[in-house]
Amino acid sequence: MGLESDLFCSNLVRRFGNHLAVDHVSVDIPAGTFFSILGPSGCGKTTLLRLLAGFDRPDSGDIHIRGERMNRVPPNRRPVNMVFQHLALFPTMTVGENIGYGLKRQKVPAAQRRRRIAQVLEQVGLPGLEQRNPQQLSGGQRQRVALARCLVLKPTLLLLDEPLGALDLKLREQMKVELKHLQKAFGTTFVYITHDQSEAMMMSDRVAVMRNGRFDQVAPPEELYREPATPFVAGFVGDNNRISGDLVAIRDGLADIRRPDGSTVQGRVAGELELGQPVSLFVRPEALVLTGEALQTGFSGAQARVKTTLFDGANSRVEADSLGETIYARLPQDGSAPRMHEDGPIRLAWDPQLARVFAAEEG
Ligand SMILES: Nc1ncnc2c1ncn2[C@@H]1O[C@H](COP(=O)(O)OP(=O)(O)OP(=O)(O)O)[C@@H](O)[C@H]1O
Repeated sequence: MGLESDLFCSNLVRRFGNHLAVDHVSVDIPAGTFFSILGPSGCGKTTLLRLLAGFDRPDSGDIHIRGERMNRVPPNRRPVNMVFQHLALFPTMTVGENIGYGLKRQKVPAAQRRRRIAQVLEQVGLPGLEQRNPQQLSGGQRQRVALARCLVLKPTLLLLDEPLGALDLKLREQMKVELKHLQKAFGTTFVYITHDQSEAMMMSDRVAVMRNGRFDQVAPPEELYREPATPFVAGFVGDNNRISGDLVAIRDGLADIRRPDGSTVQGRVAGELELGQPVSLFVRPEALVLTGEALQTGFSGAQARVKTTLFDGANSRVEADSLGETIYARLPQDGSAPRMHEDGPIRLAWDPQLARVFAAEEG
């Protein structure tokens, strides 16, 4: 356990019948971290969060919060608060009463309550709104009141269960940035669960990618993006293309892969590989260069057919087909892309150092 550890879990297990919903999860989260748990539906995120909050008990393993073992501590005695997707502000109470509710239960005197409510409203950018009703606020403002209601209690950990899930797209984009700023301003450790990789990547200091009850990788967002530890992480975090084939050679850390038509492509070896085995090469859309014909020295390339172009300003892409595999490439808007028409041939090239090769997985 690190000295400044706010949350330390070792070998946490939660079973439902034969199913391991949380499968030997260990993690050490330093104080002040924005930590996200990212994974597809059903991977065990909510189950894990409920163990941390104390709503549920692990079958084995330990939970320590700031050095204290929590396994037998009931939820209301843990230094933890939780924000849910459906905010559940009390509709008949004012904003001030909503925020003061927990303080009142802790028997904080009225004058001190008023001061702390005013202070936290100021901190979340809603000064002076104590007397409003929650119905008189916008969705984003209600979200900030819900956060203020937790943060005013100064928890060691704030657990957030997909809190942006119910908001419309534009507000969600805005709240991502706000949440990140608020977390830094308060310095509270956030444990945030989501299935939305862009939320996790944009806000977090560290992200755990969860699958089937386990953490595949725990790393800062950039590292997940650049050095995925598993093919699942490579496919789940950020847009990625997958090209399949058999491994025919490894030289200087680069793998040669033979595709079904006999052509070969190259990428950097990213896992344990054996010659002859089926492998997947992952290469990101922005690493692909569209070329007319000649390849740059040292580049790898694949022949493809244009399916369609998808214009979206700076994020414009071309969708292509290469031996039945769909590949997306960034489409530069500076006039450097070759002319292309639907069903026309195109050559996709990349620096093999930017591609990652893993043993093929099912699915
Ligand atoms: N009380 C329970 N009894 C039996 N099985 C459960 C129970 N709670 C969860 N599960 C199972 O455990 C697995 C993990 O569920 P969990 O709700 O933690 O996933 P999740 O990652 O939060 O998914 P989502 O993003 O859809 O909320 C699922 O297969 C789920 O069906």
